Amino acid sequence: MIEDLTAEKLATENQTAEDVLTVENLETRFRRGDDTIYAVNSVSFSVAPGETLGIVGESGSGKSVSLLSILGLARGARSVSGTARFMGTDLLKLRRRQLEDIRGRDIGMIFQDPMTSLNPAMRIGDQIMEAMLTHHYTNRKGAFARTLELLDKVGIPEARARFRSYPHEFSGGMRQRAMIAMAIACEPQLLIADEATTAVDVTVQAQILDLLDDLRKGRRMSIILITHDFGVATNFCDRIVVLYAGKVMESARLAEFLACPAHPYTVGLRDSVIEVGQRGRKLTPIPGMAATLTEPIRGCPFAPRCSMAIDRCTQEVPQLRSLGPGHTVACHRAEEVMSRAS
Ligand SMILES: Nc1ncnc2c1ncn2[C@@H]1O[C@H](COP(=O)(O)OP(=O)(O)OP(=O)(O)O)[C@@H](O)[C@H]1O
Repeated sequence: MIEDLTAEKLATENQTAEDVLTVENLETRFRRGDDTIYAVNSVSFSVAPGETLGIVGESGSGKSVSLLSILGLARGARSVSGTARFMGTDLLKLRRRQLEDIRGRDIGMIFQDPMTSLNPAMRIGDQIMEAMLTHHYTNRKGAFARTLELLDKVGIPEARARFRSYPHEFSGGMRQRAMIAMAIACEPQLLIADEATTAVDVTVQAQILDLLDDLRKGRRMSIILITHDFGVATNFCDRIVVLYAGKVMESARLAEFLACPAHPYTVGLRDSVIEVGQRGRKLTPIPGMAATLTEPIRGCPFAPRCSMAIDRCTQEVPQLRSLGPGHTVACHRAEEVMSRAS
C-alpha cells in the first residue's frame, strides 16, 4: 500500500536505531542580493553503519550544501534548520568548537580538489600526523608510525620517503590518496566524499573507489558519496538518494533503483549514463534547465522538464511517500513511471 509520509515517519520507516547519521527536515537558505536562495528544502536521509549512501543530482541540486550545512560549513548561509543526529547528537545544535572536534575525528571529509584539504607549504606526512595530534588520537611517536601505515594502506609507495614530500610533488591521484589518508587517520565512523573522483581519470577513479570500499569493509565505516555521476553511484553505493532543486525526489536501495525507478528524474539520470562496455549506447541528456532556487517550491520542481507532468504537478507539491520498504518517492505519477520504466 502506498502511503504519504511525514518526515518523522519517513525517518523511522527507513532507519534503524543504530544509524550513524539521521538527517530530518534539513533546510538551508542563502541570500543573494535581494533574493533568498532556497538551496536545501526539507531533506531527510539516514546512513547505517558500514553502508555507502550515494547522494546524486545535477549541479546545483543541493548535494554539497546539504552536507556542508550538517557539518557547520555552509559559509554565508542565512539559515540552517532541521536535525542531523550523528551517533545520537544533533550536529545542528552543537557549538563551533564541538563541531570542529567531530569533524576530522569522527567524520572524515574528502573533496574534489585535494588542495582544499592539503596545505601546499607542509610536508604530506606532517599533515597526516597533525590530523591525529589535533584530535589527541595518539602521541607523536604513534602518529608517525600510523602515518607510515596509512600511506601504505592508501597505496602510496615508499611511505618513508613520501612522508617528506610536499603536495606539489604528488600526482593528482596521489594527492587524492594522501587526502584520504588524512581523512581516515582518526578512524572516523563516517566518511563524506564530495565529488572525490570527479577530477581524476577513469582508472584512478576506479582505484580510489576500490580503496574506499576496502576501508569501509575493513572498519564498518559508513560512506556518503556525493556525486553528479549516476554511473559512479550505481557502481558503488548500497542506497541512493536523488536530489533535485534541493529536494529529495527518490530514495531507494540500489536494486530498486535499477529495477524500478519511480521518478521521471531518476529515469532521466539513468538514461543519461553511458555504460562503460556498452559501446554505441546513446547518451540522452535530460532536456531543459535546472530549477532556479529563488522562490519557495510550488508544485513539483521537476515539472517544467518532465515529459509526464500534468496540471496537478505544477499546482501541488508531491510529498515523499513510501512505495515499499526503504523506497520513497516524491512524484504524483510514480506508479505509471514504474510500470513504464521496468
Ligand atoms: N554561499 C552561497 N551563497 C548563495 N548561494 C549558494 C551558496 N552556496 C551554494 N549556493 C547555491 O545553493 C545551491 C546548491 O548548491 P550545491 O553546491 O549544494 O549544489 P551541488 O548539487 O553540490 O552542485 P555542484 O556539484 O555543482 O556544487 C546552488 O543554487 C548554489 O548556487
